[in-house]
Amino acid sequence: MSCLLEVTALCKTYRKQHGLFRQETIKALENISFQLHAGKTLAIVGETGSGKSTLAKVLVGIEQPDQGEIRLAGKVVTMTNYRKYNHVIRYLFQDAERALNPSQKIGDMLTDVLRFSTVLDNLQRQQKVLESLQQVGLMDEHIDFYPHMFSAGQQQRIALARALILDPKLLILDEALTVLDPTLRAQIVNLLLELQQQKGLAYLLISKNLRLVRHISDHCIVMQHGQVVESGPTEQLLTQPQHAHTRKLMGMS
Ligand SMILES: Nc1ncnc2c1ncn2[C@@H]1O[C@H](COP(=O)(O)OP(=O)(O)OP(=O)(O)O)[C@@H](O)[C@H]1O
Repeated sequence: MSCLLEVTALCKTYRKQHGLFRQETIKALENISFQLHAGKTLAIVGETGSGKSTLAKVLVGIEQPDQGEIRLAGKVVTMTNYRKYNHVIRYLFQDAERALNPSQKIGDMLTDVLRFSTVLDNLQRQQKVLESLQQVGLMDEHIDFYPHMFSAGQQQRIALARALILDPKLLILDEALTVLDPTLRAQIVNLLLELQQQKGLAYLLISKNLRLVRHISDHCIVMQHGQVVESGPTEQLLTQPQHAHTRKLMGMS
């Protein structure tokens, strides 16, 4: 199976200024390495502040790593070619409502993504917008709706349509399903699994919800203080956790 994402020895340090003289150094990522294959889901778990979101931000180019290498489909990714690889990796945010512009119709929002990142003409853009709405179970007439006219579950579907419209290979789900109630979450999870089967999409799932991690991920990485403390096939890792921190996350110690 092809390796879609290969991360090697990734490091990221933040510097926080306290008053005039004191500077705090926070090692948010220390020597992180992993691989993710097409069509698979990798979960990143860890307590607050362990570095999960920093990892996601580095992968989508919001933050720049200090050291390490990211390879996508075998090619090294750098900040200078970020625009090229933002087609390949897309980010689904936690709070869909806040991530959507309240004063922009859904159709215009999706068209803007295509206008910014593709060379499609008007007609092709219109077709692509309708296709991506259908893909997530929304209807053609929704192009004229504003975000507030949708339920929380539908807003997450719109965010998903926006993430999928450039036909990415990898979707980062950063606590993206946390705010949904269990019924809506189940619907979106089923949709994500269907899309994964149809399109061979890979997911990087960042979640504190271990039941969800168990349900949808193949492989799991446990982070603590910016380091990977344990990793392995999800089922094995969650049934036989080796590291004390994993057991703590599972409420076993
Ligand atoms: N922009 C920033 N400037 C300074 N420090 C930061 C910044 N972003 C994150 N940090 C620090 O880096 C560390 C890792 O944060 P990060 O948000 O990646 O953790 P997380 O595991 O995603 O936490 P959560 O589950 O709460 O989202 C934390 O100590 C955090 O305070």
